[in-house]
Amino acid sequence: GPMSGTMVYAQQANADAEMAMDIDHAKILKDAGVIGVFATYKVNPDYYQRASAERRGGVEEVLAVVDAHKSKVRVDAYLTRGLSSESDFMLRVHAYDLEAAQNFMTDFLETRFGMHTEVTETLTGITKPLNYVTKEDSPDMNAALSSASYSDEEPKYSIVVPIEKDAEWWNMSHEERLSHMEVHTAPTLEFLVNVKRKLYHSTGLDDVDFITYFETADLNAFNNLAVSLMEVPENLYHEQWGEPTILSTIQPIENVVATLSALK
Ligand code: HEM
Repeated sequence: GPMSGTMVYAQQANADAEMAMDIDHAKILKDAGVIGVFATYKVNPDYYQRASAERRGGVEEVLAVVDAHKSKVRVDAYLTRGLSSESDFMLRVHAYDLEAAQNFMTDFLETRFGMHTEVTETLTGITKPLNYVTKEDSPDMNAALSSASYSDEEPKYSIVVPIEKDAEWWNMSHEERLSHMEVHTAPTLEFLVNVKRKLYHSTGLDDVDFITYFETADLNAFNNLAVSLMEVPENLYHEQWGEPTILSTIQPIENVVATLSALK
């Protein structure tokens, strides 16, 4: 329902306080109201004509920029080289306000590494509390969601899947969509142990409705999970699934930049 004026005021006060303080890099991954910007990049071939000392300087400048923005921005890095024709790496940037994320992106592109890259894709979304499978509206499914948690080895891989739903979906009642989302959730529960997931809402902010983000050590499990979601009726309302699907290895940013600087 509509929020009371006091609640809106309290939320704004919270958001302002969060922006003023140094961000907590663990908490920002769990909070609602966080902006996530995903960007993929291709390294220009001319970069490899540069002296190795200059490429080494490029790596140092990238680390310095990440450090300079760390009070406002969390940056995660992913290597896509060899797995995508469109890109060599991806950055996922979290901030409580979009401007802070953009300031980081701008400084990154000015480094001696960034200036030799092209941005090939960007996706922006915001995190929210659950819309459907809540304690109130779907108590059993909500409980099932917290009954299992990730227990496999440290995830090595990430998969990003942008998703757009059609007008028919958005014109259904909330109750109809809730029942679809319960049918979505049922076959996915068994994968909670080997797939970590995160959802970003993008309607109106980007050309898609959702950015879905996954981490796993088990690509076979992820493939089975995706097949199980192809088989539910919700899939009839997908206008876009992937395109691109971005598969990568999760790596510290210094590894990603050093590898792409031919220094490893
Ligand atoms: C461990 C596996 C997964 C689990 C447990 C899971 C569970 C859920 C749940 C509970 C929701 C509803 C959130 C809410 O109440 O607002 C949801 C939404 C969603 N999931 Fe999944 N999911 C999984 C995997 C996937 C995969 C593989 C995809 C697609 C690649 C996907 C795409 C989505 C999308 C797009 C939504 C938002 C739908 C909407 O609001 O219309 N999920 N998921």
